[in-house]
Amino acid sequence: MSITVQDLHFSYGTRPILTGIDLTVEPGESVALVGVNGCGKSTLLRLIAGLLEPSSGRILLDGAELASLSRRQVAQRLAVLHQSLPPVPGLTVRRLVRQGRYPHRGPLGLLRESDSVDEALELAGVAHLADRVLDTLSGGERQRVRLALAVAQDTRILLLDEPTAHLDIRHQLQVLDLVRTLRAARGLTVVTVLHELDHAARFAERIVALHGGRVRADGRPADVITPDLLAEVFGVAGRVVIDELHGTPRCLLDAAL
Ligand SMILES: Nc1ncnc2c1ncn2[C@@H]1O[C@H](COP(=O)(O)OP(=O)(O)OP(=O)(O)O)[C@@H](O)[C@H]1O
Repeated sequence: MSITVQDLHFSYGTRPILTGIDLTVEPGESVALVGVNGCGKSTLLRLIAGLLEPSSGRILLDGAELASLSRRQVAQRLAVLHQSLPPVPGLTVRRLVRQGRYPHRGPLGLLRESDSVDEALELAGVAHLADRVLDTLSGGERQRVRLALAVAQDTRILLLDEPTAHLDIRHQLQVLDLVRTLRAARGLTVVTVLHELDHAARFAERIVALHGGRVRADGRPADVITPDLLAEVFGVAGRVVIDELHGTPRCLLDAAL
C-alpha cells in the first residue's frame, strides 16, 4: 500500500513545523525518517496516521484521500507504534494487544483475535509478559509491547516512531530485524523515525532527512548519509565509511559543530 504526501504544510498554532513536504512511499518500501530533535518527524508520522490535520496539502493511502477515510478504515490500513502507551491502570499486556484487533471486528462485534494476538505477542518477544500489568514493565519491555500492539493490527502500512527507544543493543537489533522480516513476509510499507543513523542506513532502503520544515535529502542511504548532511542537518563533524559486511554507510562522529 502506497503513501503519498503532496505539498503538506502543518503548524502548531501559528508556529510552522512542516512547510511543503512532498513524499511518496511505494508499496513494500521501507523508509527511515531522520532529523534533529523537534524537526517534525513525529508530527509528519501523526499526519500520515490521520491523527493530526494538515494546514494544507494532501495525504493519500493507495490513492485514497486520507481525509475521506473513517477512523476504522484508516486503522485497517495503517498501524502506528507511538512513543507512549495509554495510561490505563491495571491494563494487562494481552488486553492492550487485543485492542489492536478492534478495526477487524465483525458486524456482530465478534473478534477473531486470539491467533493474531498470540502471534503478535510471540513475534515481539513478549509472550511471557502477556498477563503482566503494563505499568509494572520496564521501558524496554513496554517498547516491545507497543510493537506487539502495532503488529496485531495486521495492516499493510506500519508507522514506527522510534521503535528502538529504551531498548538495549541486542533488543534494538532484534526489533529492527523483526520489522524487516515482517515487511518481507507481509509486503508491508514501513516508515520509521530513527535517531541512530547507522540503523537507518542498515535497515531502511531509503532515508528521508527533514530539516527546516522540509525534506532536505531523500534517497538511498549511501547517497543521503554524507559528511555534508551530518554537518548541515545535524550540526556534527563526522566521517562516513562503508561497512563492508553489510555494504551500508556508517558514521564516525567527531565533534559537535
Ligand atoms: N501538541 C503540540 N503543541 C505545540 N507544539 C508541539 C506539539 N507537539 C509537538 N510540538 C512541537 O513541534 C515541533 C516538532 O515536534 P515533533 O515531535 O514532530 O519533533 P520530532 O522531530 O519528532 O522530535 P524528537 O526527535 O525530539 O522526537 C517541536 O518543536 C515540538 O516542541
